[in-house]
Amino acid sequence: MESSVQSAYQEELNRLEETFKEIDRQLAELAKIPPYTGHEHTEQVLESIREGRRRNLAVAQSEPYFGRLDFQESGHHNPTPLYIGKVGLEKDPTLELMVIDWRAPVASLFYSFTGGNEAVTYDSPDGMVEGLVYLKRNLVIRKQILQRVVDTFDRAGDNMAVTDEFLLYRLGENKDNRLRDIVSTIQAEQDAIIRAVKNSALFIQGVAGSGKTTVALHRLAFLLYQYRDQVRAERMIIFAPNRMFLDYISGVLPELGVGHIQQTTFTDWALELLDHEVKPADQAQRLRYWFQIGGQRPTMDDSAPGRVKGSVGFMRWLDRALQQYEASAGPQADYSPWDGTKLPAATIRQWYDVENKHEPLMKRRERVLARIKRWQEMELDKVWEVHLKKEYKKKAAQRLREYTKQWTEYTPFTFYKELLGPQPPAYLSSELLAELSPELIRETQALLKKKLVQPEDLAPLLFIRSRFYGIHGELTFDHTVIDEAQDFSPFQITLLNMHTRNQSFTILGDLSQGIHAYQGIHDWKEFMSLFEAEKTAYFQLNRSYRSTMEIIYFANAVLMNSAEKPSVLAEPVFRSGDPVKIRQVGEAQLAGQLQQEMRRLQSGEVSTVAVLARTEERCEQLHRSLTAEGMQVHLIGAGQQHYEGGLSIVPTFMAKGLEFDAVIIVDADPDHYSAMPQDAKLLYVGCTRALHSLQLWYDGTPSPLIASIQGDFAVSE
Ligand SMILES: Nc1ncnc2c1ncn2[C@@H]1O[C@H](COP(=O)(O)OP(=O)(O)OP(=O)(O)O)[C@@H](O)[C@H]1O
Repeated sequence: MESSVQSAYQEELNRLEETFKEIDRQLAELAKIPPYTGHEHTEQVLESIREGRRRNLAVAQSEPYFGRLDFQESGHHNPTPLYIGKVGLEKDPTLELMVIDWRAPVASLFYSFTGGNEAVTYDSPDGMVEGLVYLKRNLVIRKQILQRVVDTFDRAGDNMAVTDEFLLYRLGENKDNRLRDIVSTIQAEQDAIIRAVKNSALFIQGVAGSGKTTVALHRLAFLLYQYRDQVRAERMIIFAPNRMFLDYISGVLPELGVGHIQQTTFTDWALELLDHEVKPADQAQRLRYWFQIGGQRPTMDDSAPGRVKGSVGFMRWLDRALQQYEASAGPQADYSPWDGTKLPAATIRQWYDVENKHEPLMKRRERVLARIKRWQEMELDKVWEVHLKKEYKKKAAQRLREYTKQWTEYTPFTFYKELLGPQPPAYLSSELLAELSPELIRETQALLKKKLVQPEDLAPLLFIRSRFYGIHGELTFDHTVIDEAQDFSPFQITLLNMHTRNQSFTILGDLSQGIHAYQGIHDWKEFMSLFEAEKTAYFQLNRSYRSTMEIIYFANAVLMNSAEKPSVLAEPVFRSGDPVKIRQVGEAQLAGQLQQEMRRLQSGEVSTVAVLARTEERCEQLHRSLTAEGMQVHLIGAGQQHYEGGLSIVPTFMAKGLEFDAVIIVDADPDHYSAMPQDAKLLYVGCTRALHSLQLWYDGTPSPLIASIQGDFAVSE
């Protein structure tokens, strides 16, 4: 056995040496050609191909591949070793494939194969290919050194796929301040999502830590490879919940050799499209309102403004209001540029209602007014007397100005403001107006007066924008990714669908983490019903890779202790760590104990530690106490742009999407975390941020969500 391991290692060393020689040879060849900087098109194309090769070879130079699969295609006599890497490598000049790009069809076998003697298949451009797998091997190469050779399947051996030792080794590593690529350990259920066809709306419901974000980013890299003739990186977009989260995930795509993909938040994207005519209302205040504690807290039901304005019902309401505006838009009277000459109102309406019917509303206005102007010029041409012509011209210019004024040129904001204003516009029927609650209208008015909007006003404004100006090609996407989609509204999704070609979406989230229930959805059906059913696919990821078994069991128990039981619970991978610690710590000792514990954790192997508190004020207070003691701790607030790693204090609602080696949740008492579903979801989000170590501290009595948790995975101190 020992000798077979040694011979495998030696075999891989030889192969690696051969690969490095080829890479060096190709780099040396490329170095002989000076970079082309001229204007000749063909030369420029050749130079960009060489540039791409140089980049790929540079990636391959330190870690050329991470896996090997010996595959015997049906009809062939011997298995062929296929080496899988982040980028492909062809031997020059024979074009023999030395390394296969992980996104290539045959590489899918490396991910989908989980053991067994049966024939396997993969989908190639020429149809299904069938064959047998003889060997599946993971290889760790770091900085050109072969560090590990782990066989996860050997047909000649005991035929059993061993537990994924390699995956556990990767999961056990500590994290810095960035999310990383997972090309070497993509799991079969994740691979199916990554390689799903482009033109469908893919929904991924995944438990915390199941790799949703990571998988979506790998999917983008796959789509760019597989559909290179149909999609462009600049035309792909990722919507994430906030700037800090975007910063946190920003390393993955470059690691996968992908650049130029747009990455934004819905708010930033919308404000840009609205030419920054409006500003977002204070978001910290909004979060403070929804995440407050105590008896005064608001209920997050369907009457919340975010749920109302985010609904398809509100979109239809707006649509009807726009139709009423359309029917009455434009002056209804004849136009007379000077006495004795007139353009009948019926002709103007004919231009508006029939000839320009398919133009967006403001474009139609522009077109009709331009046509009136042209008509007027033609009428003027008919006047021969010079002084009369001069007089008419002056008069006509003035009358056209007056006529134009009667036809208001709206922006999306001025239209919305008038529509929901204190004096409703004349075109709006009283029946339609009565469908909205007066309170909702009042609240909106108060903000619009100051040119401020809430996030739920943005989709309506963009909807109006699309009716006014249309959606031009440069504003459409080849593919759209929406992360933390459970916090989006059906209206937002419909709007993004209007901007996305061929319904090509990756929409991911977790209903158990739906802490923004005052705006988000309660069931994926709310979104799925918005798409063509035959071009929609639903995936569920139940395995959680981030946290230890103990943390996952504990977090599941938190959800189970809430008034609303989850339909799915996370399944951990078999990675065991310390039990979750529940500790009583009095307020007077809190800062001192935190300081001591954070120092203890940092002196070990841990590199990122977070203290999670329920509100921003509490975080600020703890931050003051800890910095007064000379500790270097980052305070993360609602407007945070970057995630620095190290020690952080974070409001739990801001920690969504992030992960830390160790997490301490403070104030785990009934006031801060009651048994209400939204508190359980919040605490669940907090618990599932931890990779290796989790503690919950309380003063007085523990929260009902954790009080009864017992078992091997939790200890009370
Ligand atoms: N196949 C895998 N191999 C190695 N690590 C993985 C794998 N899948 C996921 N992970 C790791 O699990 C962690 C969670 O991944 P990610 O943040 O993408 O999950 P998520 O489902 O978006 O989580 P959440 O909803 O809790 O924010 C990351 O550290 C990621 O690297």
